[in-house]
Amino acid sequence: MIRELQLWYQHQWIRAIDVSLAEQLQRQLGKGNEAVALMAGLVSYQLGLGHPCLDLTQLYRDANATLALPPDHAQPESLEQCQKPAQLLAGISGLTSLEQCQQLLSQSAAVNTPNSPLVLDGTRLYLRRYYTYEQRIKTDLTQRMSTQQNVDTAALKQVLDALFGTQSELSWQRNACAMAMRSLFTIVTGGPGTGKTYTVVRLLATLQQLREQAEPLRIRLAAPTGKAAARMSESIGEELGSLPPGSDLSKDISTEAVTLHRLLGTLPNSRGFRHNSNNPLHTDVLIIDEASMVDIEMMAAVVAALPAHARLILLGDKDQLASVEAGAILGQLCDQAEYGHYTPALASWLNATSNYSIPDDKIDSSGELWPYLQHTTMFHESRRFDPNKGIGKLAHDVNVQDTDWLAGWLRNSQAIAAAQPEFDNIQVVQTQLPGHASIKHLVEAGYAPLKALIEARPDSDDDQQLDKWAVAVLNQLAQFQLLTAIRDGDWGMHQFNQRVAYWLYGDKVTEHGWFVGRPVMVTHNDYSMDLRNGDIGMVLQRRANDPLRVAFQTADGAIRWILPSRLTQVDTAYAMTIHKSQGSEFTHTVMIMPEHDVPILTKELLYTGITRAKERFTLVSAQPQLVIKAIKRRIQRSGGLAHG
Ligand SMILES: Nc1ncnc2c1ncn2[C@@H]1O[C@H](COP(=O)(O)OP(=O)(O)OP(=O)(O)O)[C@@H](O)[C@H]1O
Repeated sequence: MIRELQLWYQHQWIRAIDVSLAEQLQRQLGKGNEAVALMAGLVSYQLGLGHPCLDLTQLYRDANATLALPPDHAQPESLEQCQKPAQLLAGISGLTSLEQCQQLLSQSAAVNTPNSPLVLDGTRLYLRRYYTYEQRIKTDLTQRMSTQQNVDTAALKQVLDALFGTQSELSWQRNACAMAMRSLFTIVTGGPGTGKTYTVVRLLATLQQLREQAEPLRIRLAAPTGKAAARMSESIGEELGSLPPGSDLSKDISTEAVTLHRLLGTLPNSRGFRHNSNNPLHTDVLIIDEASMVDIEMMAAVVAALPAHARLILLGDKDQLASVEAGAILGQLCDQAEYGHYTPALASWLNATSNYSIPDDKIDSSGELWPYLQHTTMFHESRRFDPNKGIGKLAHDVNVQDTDWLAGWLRNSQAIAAAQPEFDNIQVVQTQLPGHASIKHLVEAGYAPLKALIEARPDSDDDQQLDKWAVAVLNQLAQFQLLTAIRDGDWGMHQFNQRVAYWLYGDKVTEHGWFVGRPVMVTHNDYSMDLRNGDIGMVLQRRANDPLRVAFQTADGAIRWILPSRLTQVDTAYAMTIHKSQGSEFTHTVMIMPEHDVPILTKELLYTGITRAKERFTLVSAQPQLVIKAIKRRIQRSGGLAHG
């Protein structure tokens, strides 16, 4: 059966590391243990798909779907030569049913023995390292949730009245602030523009005002990527201006956000961090934005490094794609956030801190409430997008998988926009050819202001002026962005990047790939250059005859000019994958669908792509109706955080 894994690997169905893990375990355990070794290979393979464990219940319900095998890129000959997972399991004694499999695993020396490589928890099979991460997160969050804080409700009400007003309508934003005072763990989730930043600034102001110590609380802001950290700094900075005038509430709230890697302090050649349980962070409050992108390993490192007395507040959109690495932490923790039910005790406490009463239909006295719910607030109402107009309507319908209006829009977006101006900022471009003139025109028009700005280089020796120009170019770059669902193939990121470079710069696109006007995205953390995976730069020439350099903007707004030869791992960034676009927003976002339906097209992927658009959204597709199929497909992520 290990031979079957090797065959899967030869046909690129699974990764080399999955096979070697199985082989290694088989060597260790000796003959007769192939079935356990095979399961270890499958757990490793699942990790590569982003699942921290292999859910055996799901596996035995539908093995092929659970493992997403054969993969969508499977060659026809591989389909003839390889067994599908369901066939494979059915043919191995000890693995033909869930019960048999559980029994086999529970009797193995490789499972649930001290330091064994595998851990079986109920019907979830883990590699020990990931089980340890998950347990660390669960234990830590449970501890923080149960650490009740002393709060003077009358004083809290007064502070919240000053921040939110004294009106008697229910405010989920106010509830979120109040709830965050009660314990050391809080989640605020909601789509774009639902007021997460607005709320968190008020939450911080409340914490500072009600603190017991004389010194201001030490607050740290962090996000998974440099881009997201820069946006967090910017939006918190802007939102501070909306605090009640005349107050000095903003003075103790820092706007400096850093990446989680920087917060914890990366160590060369190590998975560990400078800050850990032996050297905790010096902070009283940690806010993590874009928490949907945090993977299980990073979250385990964060909770280990966070002192026991500190508050952890997660912000993010639970409906977005999860991290590429294993995890889906926010998605799991927010499993039931839609319902927003409170225990009677929490409801009456919230009533005491406000001028309204929590409605009865939000109170649940069953005693079986999901623990995280009492620490989670979900915002449904976007302040930026009207759910009945343009981008807001599209994002909403995709998210709730409602295809009624969508099907008509996909067929004829132009007629809808002509009849209803509220839909003229969203459009569909349908074409069978990825190089069609309609796409070329869209791209040329979208990038025309950027091209013009690059050509308008100041004729100056003044470095400051050149830096200002580079800032303007990088800002302009965020005005228009192509997003693809896939990396390879005619409709994938790489081919679009080549096509766009040629459309915009023709023969100037040199063979070695570096030319003025080429945007690049860093694809791996490069600590020696202080660049992070996802950082975006632009190739520019500061003066005639100067060598080309890539301009990157640092979190504090300064420009760094880096020689292309120092950048080893970058992709052109006219087009980027939707996965890579998480945490960024673009004024006009163009989402390019693959020609045919592929399993990667899911509701979460399309929702993430659409919600990157700030003002205008264009869908480019050979078959727009694929969207209907895609949004019926949801990402299933396994994991034990949602289980007791
Ligand atoms: N209760 C409110 N009253 C007035 N304005 C509000 C309120 N809540 C939010 N806003 C405004 O709505 C806009 C969007 O809010 P905010 O930026 O906080 O949303 P967000 O959820 O953080 O969005 P994103 O996820 O895109 O960062 C901001 O201009 C904010 O000032």
